[in-house]
Amino acid sequence: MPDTPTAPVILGNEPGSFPRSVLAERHPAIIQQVRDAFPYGPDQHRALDALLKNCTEGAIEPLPLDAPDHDQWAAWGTDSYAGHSWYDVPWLWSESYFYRQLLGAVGYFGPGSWQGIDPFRPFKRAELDAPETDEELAPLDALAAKSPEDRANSLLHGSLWGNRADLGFRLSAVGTESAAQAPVPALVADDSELLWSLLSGTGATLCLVADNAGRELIPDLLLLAHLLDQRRIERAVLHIKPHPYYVSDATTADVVDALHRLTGAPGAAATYGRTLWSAMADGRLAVRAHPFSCAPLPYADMPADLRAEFAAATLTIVKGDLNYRRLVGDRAWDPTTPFADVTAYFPGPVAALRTLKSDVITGLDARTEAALVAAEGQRWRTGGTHALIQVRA
Ligand SMILES: O=P(O)(O)OC[C@H]1O[C@](O)(CO)[C@@H](O)[C@@H]1O
Repeated sequence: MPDTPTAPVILGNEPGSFPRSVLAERHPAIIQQVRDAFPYGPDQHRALDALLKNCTEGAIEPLPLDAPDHDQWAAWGTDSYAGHSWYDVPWLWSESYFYRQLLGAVGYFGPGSWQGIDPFRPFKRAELDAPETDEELAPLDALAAKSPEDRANSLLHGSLWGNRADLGFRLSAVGTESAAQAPVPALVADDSELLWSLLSGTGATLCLVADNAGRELIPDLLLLAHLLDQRRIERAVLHIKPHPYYVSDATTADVVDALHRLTGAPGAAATYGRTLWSAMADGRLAVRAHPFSCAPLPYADMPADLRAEFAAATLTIVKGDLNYRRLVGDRAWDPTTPFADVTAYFPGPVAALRTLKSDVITGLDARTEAALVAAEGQRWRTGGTHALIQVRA
């Protein structure tokens, strides 16, 4: 980004800031929710007590030497940050490490009988099984009568707004302002025409870097099903997380749950589900769980194999707030910094579909920013009531 002045990396230590509240309030609330959701034994309760104390008052500790990802995390930053307060290191890093430590506390990485048990699964399942999910699937029947373009646009917006509230957001009751109360513009940037133009050729491969499971993953999958069915893309690669992360982030198990939910639903939803099921079987839809998907680092630092995958794609769609922070760098950018400049390093065309749930923002025009500030002060940045579709071709 030669011509783009850089901006300070966001830390968690500014009093009264949103990042600080996530570290000081949201993380303890998440520990409590997880503790209440499982009949954990004394070892796990002790480990959760220790994590609670450490992440709010203590200093960062490296992973145990025998942890399977000890070396990985040493390279990702524990070597540099051990001994520092959680608040004084990049917020992206400390948040990510919190989830790693939470999994460690409940025995996710084993050995032992809790190995591989997703501590967020009850919340994800409850969302997937909720009647609201059926309500969101029902309009697919009426959508069948629309043109393929109208369907594509509706499903794109379904995927975008599916990101409205991740479970971490809801569990800690921050940002509960409803979208209906949002002042205009709800969509602060809309490059959807450019996005569709990138998928107008033949033989396209679309990478979709997923975010949350449940009511976000379902519309992501519906979008992929439609694009595959219409031959708007030949192949889709769905990037999910190799292990549970940020409460509701999608893993392979969540993809399987979502596909069961779709194929078992009434009406058109089941047809989408079957399209996806057979696309998985013949390789037109692949699922990838790259370790870097759970890295505490910006995508600018991605490893060569992942870079090559994105370089080979016709378009990569990056979903959600956290992925946006990683895509543009978790920095206090001037909101009018061009999106194309901060994503210039990305190895191929890239689109961000995100509802706004943290301070980072780029690519706004000055008028939009001024209108948002006039209406809401700075609340529009974190309330989850605004969204964007930004594309760099
Ligand atoms: O699920 P999403 O859209 O990535 O949102 C997660 C976001 O929630 C937070 O945990 C708090 O807003 C952010 O750190 C993160 O960016």
